[in-house]
Amino acid sequence: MVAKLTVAAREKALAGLTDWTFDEAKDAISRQFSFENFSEAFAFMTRVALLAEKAGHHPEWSNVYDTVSIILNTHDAGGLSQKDIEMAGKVDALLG
Ligand SMILES: C[C@H](O)[C@H](O)[C@H]1CNC2=NC(N)=NC(=O)C2=N1
Repeated sequence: MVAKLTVAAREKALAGLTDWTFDEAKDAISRQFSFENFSEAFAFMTRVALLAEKAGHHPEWSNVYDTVSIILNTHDAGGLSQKDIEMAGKVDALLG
């Protein structure tokens, strides 16, 4: 099982994920993505879904028309883990 990040490890990891916001209460990171329209937003969600299945690590997310909100944390660890950091990096990379 993957472990929750220590505060030091979390701060180091978040320094490399400048577009993501850390929520202390949820022990999670989040980011909102805006697209041209629903079709672009849903195409992005499809790509994230494929990443999530491959990694066995799934986002909490929502979509309203052209906007996708993603929250990442690790249920098995009860907080933020390296898996979330890796997933955030992969999601960012989708946007090139
Ligand atoms: C067995 C399976 O891989 C686990 O239940 C995975 C599935 N997806 C998951 N996703 C997230 N976000 N956290 C988890 O702890 C988690 N666990």
